[in-house]
Amino acid sequence: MRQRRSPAEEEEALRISNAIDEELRREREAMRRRKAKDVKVMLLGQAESGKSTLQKQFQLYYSSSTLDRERASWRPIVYFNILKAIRMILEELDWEYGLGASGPGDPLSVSPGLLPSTSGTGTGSGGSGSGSSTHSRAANPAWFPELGLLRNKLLPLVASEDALASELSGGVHVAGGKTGVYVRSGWQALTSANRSWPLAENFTQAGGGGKQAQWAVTNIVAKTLAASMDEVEMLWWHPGVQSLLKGNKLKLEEYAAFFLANIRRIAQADYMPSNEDILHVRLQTIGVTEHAFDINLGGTNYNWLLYDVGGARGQRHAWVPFFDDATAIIFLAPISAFDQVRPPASFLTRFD
Ligand SMILES: Nc1nc2c(ncn2[C@@H]2O[C@H](COP(=O)(O)OP(=O)(O)OP(=O)(O)O)[C@@H](O)[C@H]2O)c(=O)[nH]1
Ligand SMILES: [Mg+2]
Repeated sequence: MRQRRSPAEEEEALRISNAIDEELRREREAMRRRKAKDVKVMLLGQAESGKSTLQKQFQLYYSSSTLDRERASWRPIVYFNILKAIRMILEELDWEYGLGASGPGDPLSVSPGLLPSTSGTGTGSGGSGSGSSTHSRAANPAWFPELGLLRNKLLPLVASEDALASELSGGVHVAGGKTGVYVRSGWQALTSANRSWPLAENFTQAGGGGKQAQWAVTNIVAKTLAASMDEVEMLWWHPGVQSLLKGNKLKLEEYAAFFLANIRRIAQADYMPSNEDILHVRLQTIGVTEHAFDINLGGTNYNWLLYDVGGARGQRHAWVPFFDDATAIIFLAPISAFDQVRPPASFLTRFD
């Protein structure tokens, strides 16, 4: 007759059995992968043509569990996109109407030196400079003081943009972050489908001591956003802002309208990005990133290796080595660009 095992022996036997099962599963997986064919697909196209967005759609369709693991990591990037959109709106208002009192310490980049003096700037003190441009600023409309108040209330939020970029870049200060150049060292390596996601860990362990401290700026931005969501909403739907958008004077990136219209949901304390949020996020790709998916087509298994490249001109040299053994290329052309007009004069003058 067999002797009964003690609870400790039972536990040990279960551990060994589970380890064997796991080893068998890994071997089966490796064998399946060896049998599967490699398909190397390159995503090419200009910057902001939607390469990374298409990659995320592949991930959502074929490997949604990995997107779930990453979900929390996208939260600070959504905040970062929102801060940039608000800053661009305020800068354009400053430029058009001399709304703010730009000067030392003001986080907005339209400094008095760049603003030409024009008549009708009223209370806006930003118009006292002697810039060489021919920009003539619009006269103060009736809602001028109202937008001025909103601007003042939103400045602390906008002022966090560079600090947030720096925190997301792993402590590396990103010079020129305000022009949209954004680098998160190691971000690309972390996005491969079979790696865990340290950022997500930080957020899922809310209140978990030391790790939370690393995300101090993100947490402050989340709180500031929650406290100023009314102002963000008022700014976005304000007739002064909407008329600049309609007149093509204010050109925002694709994500801005979506995130700003959803600010109430995003500003909640327990906010977790939805699939749609993740698809709307704009994060410039640096270098080339590889994403692996297992795809079954007509009963055959394929290992799809998707190469998402940086589309900006300075990034294109990195594409070359990947052409040699590429199975296919998906080239993206943004149809949203078909009716794009020249950048507004304010943009050209400021950044030329
Ligand atoms: N309306 C609309 N927006 C899109 C579509 N595809 C992408 N976008 C948006 O356009 C932007 C495209 O950004 P990315 O996908 O990061 O562009 P990218 O080609 O990877 O750019 P780089 O990494 O700089 O080369 C994102 O904000 C997306 O939300 C689309 O089909 N429709
Ligand atoms: Mg990209």
